[in-house]
Amino acid sequence: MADSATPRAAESGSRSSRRVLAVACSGGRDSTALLHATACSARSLGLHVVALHIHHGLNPRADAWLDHVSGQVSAWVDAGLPIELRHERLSGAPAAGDSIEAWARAGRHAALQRLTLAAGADLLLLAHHRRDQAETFLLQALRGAGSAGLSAMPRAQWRDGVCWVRPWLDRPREAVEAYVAEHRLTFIDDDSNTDPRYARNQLRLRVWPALCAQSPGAEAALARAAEWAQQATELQREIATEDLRRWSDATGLSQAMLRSLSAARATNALRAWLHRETERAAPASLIRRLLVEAPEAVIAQWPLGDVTLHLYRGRFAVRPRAPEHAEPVAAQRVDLARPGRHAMPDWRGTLDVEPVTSDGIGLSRLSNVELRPREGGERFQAHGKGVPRSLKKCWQTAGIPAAQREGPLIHVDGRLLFVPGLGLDARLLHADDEAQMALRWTPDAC
Ligand SMILES: Nc1ncnc2c1ncn2[C@@H]1O[C@H](COP(=O)(O)OP(=O)(O)OP(=O)(O)O)[C@@H](O)[C@H]1O
Repeated sequence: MADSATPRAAESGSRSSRRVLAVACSGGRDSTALLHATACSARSLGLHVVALHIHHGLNPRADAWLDHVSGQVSAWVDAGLPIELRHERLSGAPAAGDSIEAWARAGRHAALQRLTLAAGADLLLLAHHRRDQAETFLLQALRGAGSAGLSAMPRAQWRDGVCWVRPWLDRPREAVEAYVAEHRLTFIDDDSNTDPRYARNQLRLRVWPALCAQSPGAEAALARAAEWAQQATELQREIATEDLRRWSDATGLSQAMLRSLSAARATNALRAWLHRETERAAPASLIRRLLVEAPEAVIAQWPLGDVTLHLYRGRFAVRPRAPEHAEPVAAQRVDLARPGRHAMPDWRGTLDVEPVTSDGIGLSRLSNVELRPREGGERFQAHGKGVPRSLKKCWQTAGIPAAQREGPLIHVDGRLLFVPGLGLDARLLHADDEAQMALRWTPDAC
């Protein structure tokens, strides 16, 4: 995504021994102030500051912004501040229908992370202040967010070797404005900050003035509410970790958890487990469904994006979803009278024909077998002394979950001979001297 990341101003001191601090600077008012304040402190602390600027390639004035930041950094170098500038120009563009803001944010974050590490720093400062925090809280609340969303922005967060820090998160916006005025700093006025197509701008332009007029302490109060949400989120995480240690293992999550914990606590654990299994947040609608449908269900499954949540024998497990485009496979006749592996791509698996000394089927009977999908109503007899039972019952008795009941049902002379996972029907087992075969079905890996 980068076209360059070169220092644009010189700095003094040995590169290898110095301690480096990165500051993300858009050139706007807040990050200009933070960069200046950081560089001034760095001088007395013996630190070196690397200003990072990301050129999104979206605004026609973006080249001018980079030039502005570059000129400012050069002037500060001349004034003796220990600072240099590195920048990266994002390439590519958001895909049709994607949010421009989300694309720019993701590209900027990745670039800031890369540049920080390349500069030899592990601390990256961002200039968000208390008003930004209050706005974020409000926007999340208007989206109906839960405590994680209402937590807004963390003060410090490690991500892949870089600690992203917002040192001014408690600072009122007016304090930042006062700093800029005091030091006569010049900054870029990004015209997209007044574009009413963006929700945050609408909030800034229309809602915020009215809110402050009505409640002058709104900024502080909302930022405080975000802090409470952060604490609540942390508590939820701790409880989920404890509950999942007790109720889940490598085979899945226990259904009994849903009956044992309070609804709120079960929801919390279920969400955390689904997030761990799928690496994304589960939809609230699914969680609501599970709380109603899952506690007493015996065998069930729920679609979840490109995977499926299965419940079988009291445990939940997440499995890859069978491809939706998979057409039902038509019945077909084949010759299996040859020991070895028979690949069956239409059925997404392989059938092994293996010689056995007892309980097999005569080889010659396999020369003209029919592979059929399940039609319903089939009956199967697992043992010589048993009785034929419905396939569904046989699968349940054998502990084979619905998702694993795949592969062809093999018929010979119109009678069911073999069921994947269950084996050969005892009624058709061989009794003469002819070579006997067992069959084994192995599904392809997903
Ligand atoms: N293009 C960019 N390059 C480097 N850092 C950026 C860039 N855009 C944003 N940041 C960082 O993220 C913070 C928050 O971004 P936001 O979009 O709210 O800021 P801004 O309005 O562009 O500028 P500022 O916060 O400087 O007034 C900035 O303060 C800055 O630290």
